[in-house]
Amino acid sequence: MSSVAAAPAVALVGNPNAGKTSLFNALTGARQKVANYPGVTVERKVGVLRLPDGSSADLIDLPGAYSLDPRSPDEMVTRDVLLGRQEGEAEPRAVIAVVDATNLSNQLRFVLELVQLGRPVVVALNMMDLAQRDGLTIDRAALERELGIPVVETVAVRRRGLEGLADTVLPLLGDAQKASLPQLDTRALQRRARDIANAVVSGGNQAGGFTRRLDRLFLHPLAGPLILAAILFLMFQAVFAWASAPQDWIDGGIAALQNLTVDLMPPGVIRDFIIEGLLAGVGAVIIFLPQIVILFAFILVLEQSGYMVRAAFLMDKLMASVGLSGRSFIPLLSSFACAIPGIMATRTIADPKDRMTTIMIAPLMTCSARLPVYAVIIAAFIPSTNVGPFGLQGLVLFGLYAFGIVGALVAALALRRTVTRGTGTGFMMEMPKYQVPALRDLMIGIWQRAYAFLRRAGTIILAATVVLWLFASYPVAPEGESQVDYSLAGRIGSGIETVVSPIGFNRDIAIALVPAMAAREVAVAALGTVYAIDSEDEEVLEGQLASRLGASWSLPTALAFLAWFVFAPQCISTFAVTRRETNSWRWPVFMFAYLFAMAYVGAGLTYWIASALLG
Ligand SMILES: Nc1nc2c(ncn2[C@@H]2O[C@H](COP(=O)(O)OP(=O)(O)OP(=O)(O)O)[C@@H](O)[C@H]2O)c(=O)[nH]1
Ligand SMILES: [Mg+2]
Repeated sequence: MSSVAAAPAVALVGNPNAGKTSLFNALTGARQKVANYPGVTVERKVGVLRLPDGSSADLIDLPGAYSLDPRSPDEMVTRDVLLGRQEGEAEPRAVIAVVDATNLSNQLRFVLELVQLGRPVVVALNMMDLAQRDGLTIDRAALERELGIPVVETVAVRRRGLEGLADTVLPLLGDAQKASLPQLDTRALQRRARDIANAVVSGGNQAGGFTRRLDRLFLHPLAGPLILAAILFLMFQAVFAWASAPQDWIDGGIAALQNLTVDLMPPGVIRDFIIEGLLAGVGAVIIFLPQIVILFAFILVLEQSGYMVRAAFLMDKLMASVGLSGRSFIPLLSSFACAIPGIMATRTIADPKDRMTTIMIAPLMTCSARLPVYAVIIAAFIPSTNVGPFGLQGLVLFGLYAFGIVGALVAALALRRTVTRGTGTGFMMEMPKYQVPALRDLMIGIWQRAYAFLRRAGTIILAATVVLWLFASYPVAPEGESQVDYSLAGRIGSGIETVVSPIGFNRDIAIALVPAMAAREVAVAALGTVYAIDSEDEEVLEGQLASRLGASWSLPTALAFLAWFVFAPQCISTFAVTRRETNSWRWPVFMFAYLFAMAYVGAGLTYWIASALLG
């Protein structure tokens, strides 16, 4: 046993969006996700808080909550940690109550509740910069007196007040003394909170003036939806228009590496693998890095500016019409990055059936792993022309995202009438204040996304491609026969083809579908590898995948392939996280079954209709 006592724990607690995680990151050097909407943090995270005497404490970042009486699974975590019910974890020795200074009258109630717990509490009066912007004056000394606990002014995003906070926390840790506050019921607490806020806050006729003015435009019944549509439109146009130059550089770089490999290495298995597996396979995925970066830059700006919740509000009517609550919007929106954080974000949804419905449809939101698949098919089959002022490729991409959303709405409607019967509750979400996104946060966010994409390419996508390359390269075909036809992968693919040929899929798609269960992007890598193995000459593979596809697939097949990827649950990780979050096998199995059924029917319909129309 260690003789060193465990570090004391300090918990960051407060209403959603008050800036807890921003403080956590600033105090510990962590890079947890921060965004301008309630419900970003859904799990507890621990970091090291250095104290002025050289000792340290475990700082715990918690999901936002409105009280100790949890309404949703994420708020339960907050209560359990605070009350020491978290398994294997001691009660926090002290609490930092994070308060949005511009919203004292609503947020002080929870602070009083925390004080009543009897644990030492210090208030971090955060967002003081915004309080100033709104013309509010807060009498800090009076607030300390009224609450009977220390109050420190902070601006988490500018790292202001951090030292003061650490200085104030330190003496509390040795302190077994309990704060003395008469136990009040909820009503009385609420009244007391209001009274205190009224006593210490002055000025602020301008309160929220900036935000209110912008909302008059962004939430306007007519202008609001138009602006939202325009923003999304611009986003998809940008994904193609801005990415094409950097994509060409990457493409050229990969082709140069292939040529270099041919020049420098003797023919053999290793050279084949580098050219066909690594460069033609994984390289075909990495080309899409610029598009991923542009997409996320847009999403991050929307999240950080506070616009996201407005979008949720605008979509609420539509959501309600299929039985979803506005609460589902943010988890669904997060699923545009990846279904996994999206499904985890459903922990903010109080109603279990609401939550289950949202989990079930989250994989229909177009995650970023589909982007390479969509983009390679679009590049191969959709001409880069303009329709009026809009690029056709961007329009098609927009359409694919829209298809996923429509599919999700239809699925929600069906689920709400059957397995998760019920109706959604109305829109209940606090509107955050508008902010100019902090450049640093933006850069960190983009970097994290780019890194995650490249890491996937270097691990799971690489691994799946290696296996596929082996299967497609052996046994070695005799002279004059097609290597892929003769290989194990080719034979397995032919078997699968019988199942998927009715929906227009060819043998090469059949080969790609199985490894793509590991990650959707593998479909692109697999096609790149298969065509590279089958190609006659080894030189200059630049732009090859798109042109190979364009030459060997019919347009109906390509469209069916796109439709398949709109719906198909090609992702083992989604299965695993659904299993964990629903704590059952039934739900993930159900999810995969209904999504595969939708994919099969969707691809089939697309193929038949396209074939009929195109003669
Ligand atoms: N202007 C200003 N913005 C801040 C400050 N602290 C945090 N923010 C912003 O407020 C938003 C919410 O910050 P988070 O740290 O994610 O808030 P949280 O309390 O962890 O939110 P949940 O995890 O959803 O409960 C982000 O957009 C931050 O950039 C501050 O002191 N001043
Ligand atoms: Mg947080």
